[in-house]
Amino acid sequence: MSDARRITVAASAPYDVVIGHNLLGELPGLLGDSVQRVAVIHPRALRASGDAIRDDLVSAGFTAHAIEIPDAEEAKSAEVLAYCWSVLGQAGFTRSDAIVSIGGGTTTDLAGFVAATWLRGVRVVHIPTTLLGMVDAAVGGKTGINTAEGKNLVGAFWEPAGVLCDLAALETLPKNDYVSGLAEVVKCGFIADPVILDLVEADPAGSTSPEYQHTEELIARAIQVKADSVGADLRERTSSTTGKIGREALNYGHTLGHAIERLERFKWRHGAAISIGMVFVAELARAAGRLDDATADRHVTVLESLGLPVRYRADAWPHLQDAMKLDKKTRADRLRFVILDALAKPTILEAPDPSLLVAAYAELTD
Ligand SMILES: NC(=O)c1ccc[n+]([C@@H]2O[C@H](COP(=O)([O-])OP(=O)(O)OC[C@H]3O[C@@H](n4cnc5c(N)ncnc54)[C@H](O)[C@@H]3O)[C@@H](O)[C@H]2O)c1
Ligand SMILES: O=C(O)C(=O)C[C@@H](O)[C@H](O)[C@H](O)COP(=O)(O)O
Ligand SMILES: [Zn+2]
Repeated sequence: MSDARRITVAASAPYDVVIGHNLLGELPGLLGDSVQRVAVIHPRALRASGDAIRDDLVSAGFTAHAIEIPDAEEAKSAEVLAYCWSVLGQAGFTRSDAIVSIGGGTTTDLAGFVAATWLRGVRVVHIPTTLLGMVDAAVGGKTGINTAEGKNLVGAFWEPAGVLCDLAALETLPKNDYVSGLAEVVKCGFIADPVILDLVEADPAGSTSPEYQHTEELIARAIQVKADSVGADLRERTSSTTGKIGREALNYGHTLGHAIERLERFKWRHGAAISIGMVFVAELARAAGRLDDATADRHVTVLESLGLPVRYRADAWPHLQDAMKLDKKTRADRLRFVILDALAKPTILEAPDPSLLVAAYAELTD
């Protein structure tokens, strides 16, 4: 066993998120003795890594196949899903076989959904290679694809058997993608762990590099926020049943963020869209008299200091309103937003007056 940090997710079958270096030795153990065939799903950009893992698994006695999928959001489509199903079918995958994903959040979302749906569910292990994948997408069991109508509209909850976060992967990640992941890290700071904000604000420029002295701590803190939220409310049911916010807190900034992703035809990085989404809900909470000025202003300051976008086009508002109607938090015609009552005090604002939405959006436009 390597010298690495471990954060346990209290799922129905608890699993560890391992953070460290040279973690691949743990993969055969996570797959288990009953697995014979393994499909290694990887994006085009990580062909060499996908092939290397396949070869390691073959050396360890498994029958292993590499399945290459497109980079970024193009992977999260019904066509790519069907392609993966056909590869599994042709290779004779049974219920005792397994999927390994290696890639960013788009890969873990797609591969997780392949695992959830093949024969109604086979084992999956995620090896996230982006910051966003490590701190968010690979953890917690949300899997799925996009449709023309919106982001993540089709999916399933399907927990992994384990998550291996090898920090060396971050060294090859383009800056833009690293910064996109920081948006989810900052989100965890606002909703639950303000120390994250302090660490980022101590050196915003430094924070945009994996070499930053606090990178591992930022990753571990963000994963802990995710693990705690997921463990308390695995299937995102708490607020609809008790009125208290649970896992939905992790959707902070995502109502408008996902609408922007749809408007941009899924060409934007997820973190860039939710950065704007977080500024929007901060303005909404301020306009509703719920959030103090300093905390609302802090959103723009910290996100802008990382190079994330905080403004959007004024003429997009009617289209964004339409897209938000299909947000998964919406109930009937009632939009529901995650907002803050104070730093680290997330709550739900249900069916806000339209004038508040317009006022909040006006703060984002030129
Ligand atoms: N399931 C969840 O809980 C959850 C949480 C957050 C986000 N998401 C989803 O995650 C997705 C975004 O994930 P992402 O930001 O990781 O983007 P991504 O998966 O598109 O990866 C970004 C780009 O980097 C490439 N890449 C990946 N790892 C690399 C590496 N180590 N070196 C060089 N290139 C590499 C990829 O091929 C891709 O082109 C969105 O679809 C979002 O909806 C899901
Ligand atoms: O894990 C969750 O729960 C989240 O909401 C995490 C988000 O960062 C993530 O983008 C998630 O995929 C959004 O889920 P959705 O249910 O709004 O599609
Ligand atoms: Zn997200």
